[in-house]
Order: sequence, then C-alpha cells, then structure tokens
Amino acid sequence: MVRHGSRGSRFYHQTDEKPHITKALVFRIVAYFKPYWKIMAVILLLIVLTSAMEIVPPLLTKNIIDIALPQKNIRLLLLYIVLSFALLLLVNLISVGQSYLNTLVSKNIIRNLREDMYQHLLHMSIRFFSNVQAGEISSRINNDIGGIESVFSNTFIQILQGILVFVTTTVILLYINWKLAIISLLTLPLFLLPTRRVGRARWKIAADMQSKLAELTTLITETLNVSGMMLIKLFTKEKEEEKEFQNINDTVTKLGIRETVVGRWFIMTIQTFVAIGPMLIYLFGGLILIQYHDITIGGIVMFVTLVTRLYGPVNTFANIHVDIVRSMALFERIFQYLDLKNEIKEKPDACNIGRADGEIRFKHVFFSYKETNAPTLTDINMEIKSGQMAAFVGPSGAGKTTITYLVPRLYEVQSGAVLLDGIDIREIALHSLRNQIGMVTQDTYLFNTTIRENLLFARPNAKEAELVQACTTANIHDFIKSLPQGYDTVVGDRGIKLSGGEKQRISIARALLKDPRIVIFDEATSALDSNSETLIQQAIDPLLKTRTSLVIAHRLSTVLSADIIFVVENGHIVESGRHLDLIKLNGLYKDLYDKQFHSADESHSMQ
Ligand SMILES: Nc1ncnc2c1ncn2[C@@H]1O[C@H](COP(=O)(O)OP(=O)(O)OP(=O)(O)O)[C@@H](O)[C@H]1O
Repeated sequence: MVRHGSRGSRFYHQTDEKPHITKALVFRIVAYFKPYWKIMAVILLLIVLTSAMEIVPPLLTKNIIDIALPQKNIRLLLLYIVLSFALLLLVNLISVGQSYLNTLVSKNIIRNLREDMYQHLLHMSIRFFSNVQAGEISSRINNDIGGIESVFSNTFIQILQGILVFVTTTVILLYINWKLAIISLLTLPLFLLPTRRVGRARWKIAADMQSKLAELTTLITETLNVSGMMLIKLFTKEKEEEKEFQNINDTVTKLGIRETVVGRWFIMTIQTFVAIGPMLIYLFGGLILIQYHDITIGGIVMFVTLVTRLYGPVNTFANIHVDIVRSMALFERIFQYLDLKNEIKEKPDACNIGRADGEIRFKHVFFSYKETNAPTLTDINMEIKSGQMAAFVGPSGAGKTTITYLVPRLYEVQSGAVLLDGIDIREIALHSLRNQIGMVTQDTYLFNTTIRENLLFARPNAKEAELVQACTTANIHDFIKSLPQGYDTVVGDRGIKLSGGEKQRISIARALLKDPRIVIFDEATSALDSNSETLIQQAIDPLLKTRTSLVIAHRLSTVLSADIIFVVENGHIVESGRHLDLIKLNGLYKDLYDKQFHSADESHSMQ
C-alpha cells in the first residue's frame, strides 16, 4: 500500500462528527436564509394550503359512503368524485410550484456559499495552500456545499410539512371521533420505534459509504493523472495501487449491498405498519360502531385514509435528530473554512505606490514556516538598490527561495520588515505591490489552456504584436510558430506538453508582458542542457536589464555579473559583496565557487 490507506480519511469524517450547535451557529445559518424570507413565507403558505386541502378528499370519501351511496344519488356521487379529483390535481399543481420555490432558495444559498467560499480562499495565503490536503478544498466546495440542498429540501421543508400535516390531520381525527383518534395515535409508536432503528442504521451506512467513496475519488484523482502515473510507473507500484483500489472498492460494494438490504427492511417495516394500521382501525372502529354507534362506515374509511397520512411525518420525526445534526455538521464544516484567518491582510489605509523605483531592503527579518519550528530565516538584513541585480547563493535548503517569497508578501515576516522604496510592504496595497513584481520559477505553472491565454494572464488587453514581441525577446516565438496551432496550442495539464526550458521561456515572456519593476528569477539547476540554458539566458537578460532583480543563482556567469551576491546558509546571510571580494574572504562562497560554480562552468564549457 503506498500511503497506508489514509487517503481522504483526514477530511471525510462525517460519521463521528458532532457539531457544537450554538446560538451563533444557528443565527449564522439563518442569515443565509434571510434574503429569501419572502419566498420562504410563500412556501410556508403553500404548505399550509396543501396540508389543509389534502384533508378534504377523505372527507368527501366519507360522504360518498355515508350519503351518496345509501341515497343512491348518482349526481352527488359524481360531484364528490369530481371535487376530490379537482382538489388532488390542484394540490399536485401547487406542489410543483412549491418545489420550484424550494429549489430556488436552496440553489441560491448554494451559489452564495460557493461564491463566499471561493472568494475567501482566493485571498488565503500560500501557507494555507501548502498545508491543505489534495482534494480537501474541492470536497468542501462540492460535497459540503452541495449537501446544503438536501438540508433545505429534505430537512427544513420536510420538518415543516411534517408538523403541518400532523397537526391538521390529528385535529380533524379528534374532531370526528376522539376515541378512535386516540386509539389510532397510540398505534403510531409501534411504527416509530422500528423506523427509528432502521433509520439510524441507514444513516450510519450512508455516512460510511460517503467516506469510502471520497477515499475512492481521492485515489483516482491522485493516481490517474500525468504526475501520479509517472510516479507509479517508475516505482512499479501498479499492483499496490490496484490492491488499494480493490480494497476500497470492495468495501464500497459491501456497504452498497448493506445499504440496499437495510433499505428493504425499512420499506418492509413501513409497508407492514401501513397494512397493520388500517386493520387495527377497522377492528376498533368496527367495535366502536357496533357498541356505541357514534361513527359511520364512511367515518372509519376516512380514518384509515387519514391515519396513513401520519406515517410520513412520524418517519420524519423519528430521524429528525440525525437530519438536524447532519445539516449542522455540514454548515459547521463550511463555516470552519470561511472562518480561516488570512494572515496576509491589507491595511484599510494601504497606499498605492504607482511605479516603484525598485529599491528593496530587509531589516532584521525573522521568518519561519511553522511557529513551533526553528526560524527558517534569522535576522536577515540586506539592501538591493534600484536597478541592481542581486544573486543569492548557498546550499540547498538554506532559505534563498524563502527570502524571495517575502518580497511580494506571499508570506508574512514574523518580525522585522521588508521595505520597497523605503516603505514597509505591509503599508502598500497588495495589488500595487504585486504588480511591481515578476517571478520566474524553475517549476513554471501554466494553465491547461492555449499559450495565448497563458500569456494574456499577465496582461489581458495585450495586443497580438505585443505578445509576439515578448515571445521574440524571450526566445520562444520561433518555437511557438513552429507548432501546428501556434499560439493557440493547448499546453496540457500544468504545461506537460512542453519541455521545462520551453515552459520557463513562456513564463519569461509572460513576465515581460507584465513589465514589472522587480524580477525574481530562480535560475535552472543543472537539469537543462547548455543549448536550452543559453536560450533561457538570452531570454532572461532583457527582463533583468534595467530592473531590480533577485536571482537564485546556479551559474558562474550570473554571480560574475551580479551587482551584489548574498551568501545564505542555514537561514542567515553569512557573506555579501561582489564575486572577487567574496573569493578573497575565503569562506563559504569560496567553497561554493570551488565545488559548484566552477565545476558547473567547466561542465558547460565541455558541453
Ligand atoms: N512550505 C513550506 N513549509 C514548511 N517548510 C518549508 C516550506 N518551504 C520550504 N520549507 C523549508 O524551509 C527551508 C528553506 O527552504 P528554501 O526553499 O527557501 O531553500 P533554498 O535555499 O531555496 O533551497 P533550494 O536551493 O534547494 O531550492 C528548508 O528547510 C525547507 O525544507
């Protein structure tokens, strides 16, 4: 087993989930329904109307038996039948309208929740996305928010309907014959107990089923994609994955069978009681008729019809607790996400700095990815003047990338400050700050759409000539032109159809289109051949020229041409200066130069 069957288990735990039903939670849920109170008032009215109207046909049946038939009055018989039919037709027509209104409310609430959630997540920090498990976000948006629909139509409406049907029916039964009414009501607990037991069992199986299905979905999405498949093939894990899939699939099948069987028991219980109930009423009704003569035959038939109307509400009440807990749990899970704090907040009076000069300063910056961990960056002090090229060198894991992340405020410093043109970046509006910065990473991310769309992401209104100009400067235009679909070529998932070098050159073109004041460039490690590297070098030079740049350097030529080199080790800047000065120090830089840059340069000249 590759990941010991833990897939999905961390975030699908509906079975053991017990929400804390507080006043605040209820008010918050109500707030989502508030805008639709008028529609809900109409729904309530329609439910009252239909529950009252449904009482009438059994009354008419009573009249058919007690009046029309004994009197042999065909006109009256026809009148009662037509009236009953017309009423039932009307009830059904109203139900169509009511279900339209139900759907209108639930779908709108779902839309609002989805929108709130997406908007909230869109502004969450990178830290949040690095910690969240794959599939968790889509599960919250799709499953949890989607589940709200049944909360409204199954739980809320059913409870309301149940109460009204129960009240109206009971009142009319008591009115007609209180003795038989009490006897009829006493038969209901017989129906309630088994329904409740079976209902609970069904809910437990359904929850287990949902959790297992979620595991299956996670397994499928994690394995059946390009990166997952490459990993599986290269580590020859097909058998293990198949086994894991088989295990979950088997459990799903068993649960599915149990769900159906228990479902059958449920139907059987209902059918048995639906059959026993009338018999008991015939028995007691018959006795009352024979002994006391205060009920008619039509009255007994009407009782039978009306009592069966009570089974629906009783079933709802039997499982009401489960339904409410489930609904609250759904809302609670959604609110948990909506309440996640965004650590990167924009100040209300944050300033817009226009086009920056591009001077960057770090003052006593401390940072760590997790508060409990040792700091990733310790007391970083540095200054990069406007237009300068700064190179960052150091062993792997030293903190070079982390330093660059702090400039566009992808993460927040723990203490100290990052300044742009002398202004603390926390004082600058986020869009104003990030508009100044272009980032070209080694692991370029492209959307699964055309090259053109990917480029336009940087500047949606760029003209064709500007796209071509940027791509020509980034040394990628000729390649794009050579593709059968040119700029309209779809790049595949994360740009899988392109080579690493091609992707990076497209990302350079994208950064050129953005025309930032500051460029952050993570230079390719030795993964690229010298030809590809030369192409990238030629592409990046115009982007770095005239702009302030922070380059995570792996090549000798880069450090040689840097205005300032920062040597990072274990979260500290241990040396800084120009190449020759640093060589003279005979410290870590000299070491790196001897081991990394020098040899990398030699290997390049050999290629
Ligand atoms: N999202 C993250 N959450 C927790 N720790 C992280 C995260 N990203 C990086 N780290 C840790 O922070 C430290 C610094 O990482 P960073 O990527 O800045 O190093 P680097 O100098 O750029 O390394 P390299 O040259 O290998 O890319 C490493 O120990 C790394 O494991």
